[in-house]
Amino acid sequence: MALSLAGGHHPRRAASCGRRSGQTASLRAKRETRRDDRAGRSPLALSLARAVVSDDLSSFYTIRLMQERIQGSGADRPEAPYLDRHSVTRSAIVELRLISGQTVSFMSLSGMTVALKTSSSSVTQQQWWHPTRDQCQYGLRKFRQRPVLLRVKAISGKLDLDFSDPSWKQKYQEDWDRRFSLPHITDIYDLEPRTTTFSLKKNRTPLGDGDVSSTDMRNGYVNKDDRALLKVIKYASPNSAGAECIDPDCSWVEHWVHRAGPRKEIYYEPEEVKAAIVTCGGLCPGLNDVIRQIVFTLETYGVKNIVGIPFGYRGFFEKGLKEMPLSRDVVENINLSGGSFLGVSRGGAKTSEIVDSIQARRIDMLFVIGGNGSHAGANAIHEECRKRKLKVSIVAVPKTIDNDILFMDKTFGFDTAVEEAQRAINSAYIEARSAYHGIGLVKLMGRSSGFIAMHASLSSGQIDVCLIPEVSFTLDGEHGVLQHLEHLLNTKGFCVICVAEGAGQDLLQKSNATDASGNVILSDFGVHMQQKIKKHFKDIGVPADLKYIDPTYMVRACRANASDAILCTVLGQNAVHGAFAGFSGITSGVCNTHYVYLPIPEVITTPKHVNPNSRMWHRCLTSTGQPDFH
Ligand SMILES: Nc1ncnc2c1ncn2[C@@H]1O[C@H](COP(=O)(O)OP(=O)(O)OP(=O)(O)O)[C@@H](O)[C@H]1O
Ligand SMILES: O=P(O)(O)OC[C@H]1O[C@](O)(CO)[C@@H](O)[C@@H]1O
Ligand SMILES: [Mg+2]
Repeated sequence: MALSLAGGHHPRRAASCGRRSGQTASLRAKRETRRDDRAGRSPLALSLARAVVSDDLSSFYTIRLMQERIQGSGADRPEAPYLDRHSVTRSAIVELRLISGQTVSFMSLSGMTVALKTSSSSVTQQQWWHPTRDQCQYGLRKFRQRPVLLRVKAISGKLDLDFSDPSWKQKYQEDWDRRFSLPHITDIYDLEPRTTTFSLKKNRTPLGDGDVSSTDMRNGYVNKDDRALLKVIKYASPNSAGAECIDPDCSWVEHWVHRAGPRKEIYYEPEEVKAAIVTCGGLCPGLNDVIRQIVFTLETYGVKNIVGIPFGYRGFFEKGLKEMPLSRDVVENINLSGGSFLGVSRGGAKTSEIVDSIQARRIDMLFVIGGNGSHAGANAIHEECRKRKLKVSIVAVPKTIDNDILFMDKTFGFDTAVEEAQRAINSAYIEARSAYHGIGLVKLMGRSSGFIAMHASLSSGQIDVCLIPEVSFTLDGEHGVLQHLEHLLNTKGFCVICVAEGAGQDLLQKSNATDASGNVILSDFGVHMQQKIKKHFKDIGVPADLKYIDPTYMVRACRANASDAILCTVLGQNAVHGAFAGFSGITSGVCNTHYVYLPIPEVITTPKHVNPNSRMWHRCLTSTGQPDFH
């Protein structure tokens, strides 16, 4: 159901925008400076813009453009009222075809400018043009015409690096910094920050008046320029285990990302904020811990209006689903049980309806706790809010027992899932060991990534064969898994196998069915394996006592363990700090042991997979002693 729009900004938000009028003089001064900047714009930016032009069109966006006619040039020039460096998300360059047939390419550069390249029948020579952010946002009103809808083709933002160019590293670094810069509400609003209301002072013995630096230390503020290093290994050769090299020499290139935590300056008035929390996708241990910490932290800032959206994105538009008021009292004990206090759901996400609902409910901050799909949804909501120029921060917290989110050391719930999974493995082991020719078979979750299976195999130490989606294998034949099981029964008398649900899909019939969110419904490899093992040993006339255990839902419905509870606490708190710092379209994670913020598009380009050349997979093979099944 589409909720009616309140029309533009709601009164409270309008009031905060109204601060802009008080800043007219400073704004005008800023605009003047930008105009000067434009006149003498950097040749580096220009050449970078040209260098990354490519024909590799990959995905589509629809963007509304305003056209304007620049006096004196005689050419139709496009103008994008809400475009900024983050509107084009992952794409470095976007090509637009205007209805008139004019072709426009624009590219987001580090900094605020968007480079536009125009060509049309009336302009024979292509030109790069760097409008200021204000022009991108507001346009030259005098010339503004009716908006036109355009199909936009996004071109892959991957840099085509020439390693013989001495400045390739600098270009790579600049591109990295651009990709990992965080969208901020000041990209679309000219707002001045205020001093934060986040203070832990009340909980501590004061160290003495006037000692500002020690007060800051006690509150743990993070400087906006703090960064964490994402990668710490310098691979000497591309043949090193798990090597991720950029150039053939495996040169050292630094990958910095934004450090998470409370800032001294914030962009929202806590008293005026309405914050909402939503949990989407499948269950995961720790969901309640994250909800609880978000509520606690919001209250520490002074937010009084906090609500939970029931049953995932569905709660935004499904009739009869009412938002749930949240407070410290309400969420105090929710971490004591698994599941989601708010409920979860798959499917049904219609971005524009969700944003209609956000507007109608006057939500200023939305915290989305979910996996890859929920993050894609959160980013779409963030972009739609920008198009509508809403001052709303959308901050995600990655949730998946599969641990398949890029860059993250681990996602919350994964550790607990592994711990629970190894309990199931232990039962399978005891059953198998206690039976004559016992075979234990355990199926674990992991749609496209085998992290749970690999880690549970490693932690239990009881697995003889671990099968994951990332590593292909054969079941039949001389080098197949079944032959190896025969060998294990002959030599040690029993065996235990662990399979990830996404393993061996190439050996099964594809169903083409999808769930409500569009995720492919996998064929059941656990059951297939069970049948194959039974048939094999029956056919060869060897007795085998197979016990099949499928603990998949037990593993994810439980309460978070100690390690995950701490991770949830930090991620939940950092999500709130990120929103108050004015970021939107970001996610909160732990990378290389440090807590960081990352722009959502970067973490969802693909699911993270087990690298078969990684040391961890090699350790798993060493532990199980399994051969290659080829
Ligand atoms: N590309 C997308 N754009 C917008 N919304 C999406 C997209 N993909 C999924 N969603 C929405 O996000 C929500 C959660 O997606 P999904 O069911 O895939 O779970 P998830 O967040 O990936 O978690 P899990 O790890 O449990 O699969 C659903 O409501 C779905 O409709
Ligand atoms: O049965 P559901 O709720 O669709 O969830 C199953 C999926 O959820 C996951 O646990 C991810 O959250 C996958 O491993 C699994 O395929
Ligand atoms: Mg998903």
